[in-house]
Amino acid sequence: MTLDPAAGAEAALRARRARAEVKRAVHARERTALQVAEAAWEHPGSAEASLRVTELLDAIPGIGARRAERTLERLEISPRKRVGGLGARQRERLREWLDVDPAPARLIVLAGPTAVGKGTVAQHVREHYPWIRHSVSWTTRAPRPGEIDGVHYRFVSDAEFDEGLAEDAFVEWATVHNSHRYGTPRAQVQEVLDTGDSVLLEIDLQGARQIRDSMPEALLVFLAPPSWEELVRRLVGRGTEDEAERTRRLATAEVELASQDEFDAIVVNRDVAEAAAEVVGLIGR
Ligand SMILES: Nc1ncnc2c1ncn2[C@@H]1O[C@H](COP(=O)(O)OP(=O)(O)OP(=O)(O)O)[C@@H](O)[C@H]1O
Ligand SMILES: Nc1nc2c(ncn2[C@@H]2O[C@H](COP(=O)(O)O)[C@@H](O)[C@H]2O)c(=O)[nH]1
Repeated sequence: MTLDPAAGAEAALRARRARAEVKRAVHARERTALQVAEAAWEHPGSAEASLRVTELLDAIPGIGARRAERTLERLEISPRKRVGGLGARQRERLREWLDVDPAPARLIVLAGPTAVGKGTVAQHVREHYPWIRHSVSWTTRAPRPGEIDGVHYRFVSDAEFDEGLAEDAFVEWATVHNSHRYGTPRAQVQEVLDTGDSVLLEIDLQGARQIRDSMPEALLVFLAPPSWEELVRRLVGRGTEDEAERTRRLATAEVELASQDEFDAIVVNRDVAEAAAEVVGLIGR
């Protein structure tokens, strides 16, 4: 067999150009990364198959190199692997991830009346959609039994909260239910968005409005109860507030329920897993 170096170089150039075209099409949203991966697995000799997985993920708009790197780690796929060279289990994991997750990083606001289940749904998202990050708010209220400082909230004194305000440390903050102050730390949210990950904020209506004004690209989701009676049942059933506090919270809830139209989407929390899947499904659509 005679080797023709010129022909070899030309073939390599053609292959490089074909790969660049695939990446361009993904970046321009003309093709989804999932379509490219499926084509790679169907046509082993194609440009799609010879693309490295890192190149495929990097081409997804808004994904960011660090998120791509972390995703491959989580999927247990070496960044050097070519898409066509993945094993069956790796293909399955990548297919599943590409099917739900290649959306660009977004700030997602989950708001809604007291006891509708924001915390419960957010916790479900934490456990089942680990690529979505969460911010830890500051609050001046006291911890409930079982709540851990730095995990559920950063529990601070009034003086510490005032210091945060003086330093412009919050992307939004509010006095909620006319009692305690709560705020979302700006640095934490920015840090997550810079890495290319989406971040979910579970905040009240006043905070959601501030985010809408300062970050119009955020996705505002209103979590609604199936009925008023069910909301009251959940609040009473949770058993963490006394009668006076429940009355205060239900008064705020009436105002919050009237604000639903200000949101990009309304998700009714009948079932926690379904509501969480619906929230996650809204990202990037
Ligand atoms: N889909 C659901 N069906 C039945 N109960 C639910 C559902 N979602 C949440 N709950 C229950 O409702 C109660 C209130 O939920 P949760 O504390 O998550 O509400 P919240 O919106 O975060 O409240 P708050 O704003 O007052 O902090 C909890 O006891 C929780 O277990
Ligand atoms: N505006 C903000 N609201 C927040 C923040 N963190 C939590 N919250 C909301 O406060 C109420 C009460 O919470 P609870 O834990 O005391 O029951 C609830 O509606 C939360 O969503 C925040 O950083 N900013």
